[in-house]
Amino acid sequence: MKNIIKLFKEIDKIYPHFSLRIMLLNIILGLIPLLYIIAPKLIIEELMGNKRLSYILFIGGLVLVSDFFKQIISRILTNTVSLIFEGTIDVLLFKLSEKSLRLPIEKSDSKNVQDMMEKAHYAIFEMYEFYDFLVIILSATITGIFSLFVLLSLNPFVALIIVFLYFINKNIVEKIKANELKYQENNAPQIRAYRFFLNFSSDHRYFKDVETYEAQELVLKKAGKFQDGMVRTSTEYFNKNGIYTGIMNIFSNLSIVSTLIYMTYKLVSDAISLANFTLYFNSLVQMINAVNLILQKYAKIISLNSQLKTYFDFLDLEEGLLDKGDVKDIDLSQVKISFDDVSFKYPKSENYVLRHTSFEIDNGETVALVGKNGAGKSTIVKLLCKFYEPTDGAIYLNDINIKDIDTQTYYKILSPTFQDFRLFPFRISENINSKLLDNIDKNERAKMDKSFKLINIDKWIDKQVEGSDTYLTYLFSDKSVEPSGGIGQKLALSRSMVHEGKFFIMDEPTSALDPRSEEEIFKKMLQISKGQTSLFISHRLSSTKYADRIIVCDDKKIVESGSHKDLINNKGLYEKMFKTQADLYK
Ligand SMILES: Nc1ncnc2c1ncn2[C@@H]1O[C@H](COP(=O)(O)OP(=O)(O)OP(=O)(O)O)[C@@H](O)[C@H]1O
Repeated sequence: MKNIIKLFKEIDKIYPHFSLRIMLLNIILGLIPLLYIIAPKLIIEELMGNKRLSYILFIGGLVLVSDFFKQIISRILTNTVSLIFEGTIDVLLFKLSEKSLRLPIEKSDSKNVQDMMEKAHYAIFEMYEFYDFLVIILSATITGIFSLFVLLSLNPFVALIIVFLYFINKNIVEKIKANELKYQENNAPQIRAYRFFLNFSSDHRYFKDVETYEAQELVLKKAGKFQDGMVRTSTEYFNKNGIYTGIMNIFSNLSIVSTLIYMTYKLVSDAISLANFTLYFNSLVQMINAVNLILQKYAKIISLNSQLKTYFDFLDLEEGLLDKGDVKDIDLSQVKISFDDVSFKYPKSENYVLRHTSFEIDNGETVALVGKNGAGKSTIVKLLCKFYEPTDGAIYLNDINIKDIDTQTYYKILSPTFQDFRLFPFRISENINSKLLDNIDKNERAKMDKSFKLINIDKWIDKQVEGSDTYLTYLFSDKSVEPSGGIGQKLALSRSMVHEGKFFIMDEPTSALDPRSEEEIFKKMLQISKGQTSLFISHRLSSTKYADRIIVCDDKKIVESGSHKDLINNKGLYEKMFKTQADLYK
């Protein structure tokens, strides 16, 4: 129950005294049914004894008034709990998203962590079950205990029936629990797939390929297969649960019938009065119901407890590289980068992508990194961005191992543009400044406008409905623009310029641009980054030749380094690649 208690503490933090309020209301709800147990006995005794109408009316009235209050308290409890749970679910989901954003790519890339996240999501929505439990369990326990005492006063052997019922049902509950956990285990990958198909129809990134390659059938068939699998798992789960709870009910009814036979025998042989018979009978029914309810909910609670464990474990995941590093004070009058004997393989992969790679980028130097597809260029960028840690060796910024640098401080020093960059469906200005519109000040606007001019996108911006405050894509606004690939790339470059990091990293920054714009932007970027430490990756060797130095990556390591002229004279891989491209443009 550790995680359920933890959940209560979380809810208490959001809604103070939640647990106390729930307990009090539940105690009242548990006490009222006791009147239903005793009232018939009192009325029968009165009818057979003094026959005072006022007394009978008083007891009847008391039952009615209590029932009225029970309904009201029940409603209050249901409303309170459901409102509080709605709010709590939002907070818990937000925490989950926040955590997943803070996880380093190294972690969030792994299937295990993604499954954990799925299960954690599931646990939050399963809390509705818990809500049901909260409304029932405490009141059922109170009613159950009281009824048990009444029955024990009839005959202590009744306790044997209860013990018997408990042991039989305990085994069944274990089975329900195992069924529940198995269902939960199988569910995470299914929910992930479910989410994919749910979002698929509204994800415009797939539209073109689906249409042109007529992939509708493929997707629908895949979805159908997956749906069949989901239905099969759920049917198996619900069928088993139905059988188990059915068996539990049979045993409960058997206990009721056997006790009833015993009580009828006692009544017939005048060992108990009719009034006491009704008292015992009501107690029996109430108690068996309470035991069943508690046992059934118990299985659900055990399963929720283990689901919540995944939730809290997920929140406790070490944030890896983002957590590490406390060096904040760095002299940035110079920025020098060095890869020192770095070897790297992706987590869960056996193959090294880089082996014993060493190179330096001097302060103010512009280095172009070139190489064939899959040579490891983007991996070098990912390592420089601390998305992954080198398997061996180290990367230094001004002789400080980057893993020791506080990540937020480090990210202020970097100005990267990724090959697969993403712009948010927010306003252009919000994208460029990573700030809400209201928080962008005059200075920041001026810097942004300057970058638009430099990158030659200012005229395009002016043409948009709300200028630089126009929304990208129609997701949040009708007054929006869908940028072309090249415009998107220019916006991403503006973002990196406005960020003003001391170390520029550009992974294929001009791949979506037409050759003229590419040459123009490349020269501009070189001009902007002149005197700033920079690393460019590009397949267009006609552009990279302008860099101060070119390093060539092949077969998991750096094979050449030097100026364009040096490398051409070297007659190595670079010369071959350059010649091939030059021939193509002839
Ligand atoms: N997340 C990942 N997990 C496992 N292997 C990966 C991952 N990302 C890339 N790789 C592998 O690492 C190798 C280097 O990939 P990388 O993207 O760094 O090459 P690249 O030189 O940038 O290629 P390109 O010029 O095509 O962009 C490739 O073999 C690729 O399959």
